[in-house]
Amino acid sequence: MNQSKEQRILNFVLQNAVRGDPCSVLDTIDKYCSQKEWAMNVGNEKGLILDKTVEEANPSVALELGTYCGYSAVRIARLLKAGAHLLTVEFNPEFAAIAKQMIEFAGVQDKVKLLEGPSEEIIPQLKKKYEVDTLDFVFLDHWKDRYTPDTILLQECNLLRKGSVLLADNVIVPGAPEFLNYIRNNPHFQCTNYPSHLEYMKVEDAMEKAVFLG
Ligand SMILES: Nc1ncnc2c1ncn2CCCCCNC(=O)c1cc(-c2ccc(F)cc2)cc(O)c1O
Ligand SMILES: [Mg+2]
Repeated sequence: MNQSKEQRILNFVLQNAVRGDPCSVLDTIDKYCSQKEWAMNVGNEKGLILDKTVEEANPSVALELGTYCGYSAVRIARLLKAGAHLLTVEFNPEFAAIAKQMIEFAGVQDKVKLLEGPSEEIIPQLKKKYEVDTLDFVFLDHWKDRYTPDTILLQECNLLRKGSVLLADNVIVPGAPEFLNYIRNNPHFQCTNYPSHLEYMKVEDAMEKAVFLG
């Protein structure tokens, strides 16, 4: 049975990156996906915006929606302080299996908890089942039409606190127009747009940061 693209990306990392070195894993994925096969990792240009936002938030508890191959989970986890952790949610079991191996190879498995399932099922379980009080940082990178309902669900589940930082990928391509309309017209959020480019392409994209005001 021929391999999936995601399996080929993982194999390239296992054969070319340095075990236990998150930066080497990120660089190797970016090399493969810019030179061999495009894939929907956040990439290095938007990745720098993600880095700065995570560093500024300095989260104790972070949530990622849409793990894919684990590129942004490794990217976020490498910046977390001692004792902090990332919960990352992946819907697709094949992607989750790849991401688990990617996260372990990078050596950040002690900071990352990979949860398999649809975001709308996992989010309501975060407090009781996963012992979350509130989330300091949320990276939205899953189905673009889930950004708004899941942001509403996070509020309904009392998972946001004054100062919680949301960062959304792909608000231009593939686009999340309904989310932008919702979040920019919501008085409980302070929004900032970060123009960039689609990963590995010369296509315009952007990220949107939204700080919850309580
Ligand atoms: N826990 C959960 N709950 C719900 N859905 C869940 C989930 N976990 C995963 N998914 C399912 C998300 C599937 C991947 C989402 N990301 C995307 O769809 C995505 C697409 C592009 C793209 C751009 C230009 C193109 F020409 C083609 C594709 C770029 C990106 O950076 C993207 O993040
Ligand atoms: Mg994305």
